[in-house]
Amino acid sequence: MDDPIIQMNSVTTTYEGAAHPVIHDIDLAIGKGEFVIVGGPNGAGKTTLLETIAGLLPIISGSVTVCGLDVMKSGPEMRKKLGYVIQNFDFDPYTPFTVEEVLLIGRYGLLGFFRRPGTEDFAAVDRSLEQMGITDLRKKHIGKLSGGQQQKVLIAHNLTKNPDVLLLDEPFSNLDLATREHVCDILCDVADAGITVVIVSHAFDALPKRDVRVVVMKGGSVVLNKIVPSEQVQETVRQSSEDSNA
Ligand SMILES: Nc1ncnc2c1ncn2[C@@H]1O[C@H](COP(=O)(O)OP(=O)(O)OP(=O)(O)O)[C@@H](O)[C@H]1O
Repeated sequence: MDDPIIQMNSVTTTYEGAAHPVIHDIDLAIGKGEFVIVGGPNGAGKTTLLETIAGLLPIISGSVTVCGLDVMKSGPEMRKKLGYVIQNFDFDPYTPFTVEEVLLIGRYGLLGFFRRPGTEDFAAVDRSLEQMGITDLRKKHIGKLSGGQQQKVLIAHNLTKNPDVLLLDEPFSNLDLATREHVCDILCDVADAGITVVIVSHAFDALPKRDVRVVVMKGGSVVLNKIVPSEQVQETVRQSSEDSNA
């Protein structure tokens, strides 16, 4: 692939104190504006793959670049180009931030901590709220929202950064089927706009409205990596996860 936005070459990573590497020898190239589903059974290494791309884990061997930046050498610069929606994040009911404030915090990396938000920052917040269909939640306290609403706010928070790459770990886990379809449509639009979207989902059941790169993991390795048309995505994820369980 010419000029991939995410490039992994023979990557092996581990967690501190873990007896063995958790993902092994991963080669992966993902292009600008691709929509990627990473599937596979529990414990396969999907979250570890995202954390490795985000530069959060020590790489034992190999190399990872995002937007041409080595994630180990240029972590802070690289992370300005990256949005990361982590798995199962649950806000305390008394978290003292409104939705608007949570989204503005998404701009702080760009603002610098001491600059007051300006028109452009509020415009980015407006856009993200609108994109996620949650403009009505703007003044609500984040901790008082439902799990699904909080999930949408976290995606919106990451979109306000205008990232080049958006990583999402099980973003559908708190959502009912209609909302999963809706969020999947939004994320397809995000990818169509040129942002590379990588979603970890162990039971992906929405219907994306575009071609998708399906990556299936098992035991820390990639066992399938191919681009499939929309209507084959669910079956491909299910089938290869089952095959790899056999
Ligand atoms: N912080 C950690 N320290 C040590 N080992 C870990 C840590 N986090 C995960 N692991 C191990 O790494 C392996 C892969 O875990 P990972 O969370 O990447 O899998 P997953 O495919 O995302 O699973 P799930 O679908 O259950 O979220 C598992 O064997 C797990 O026990």
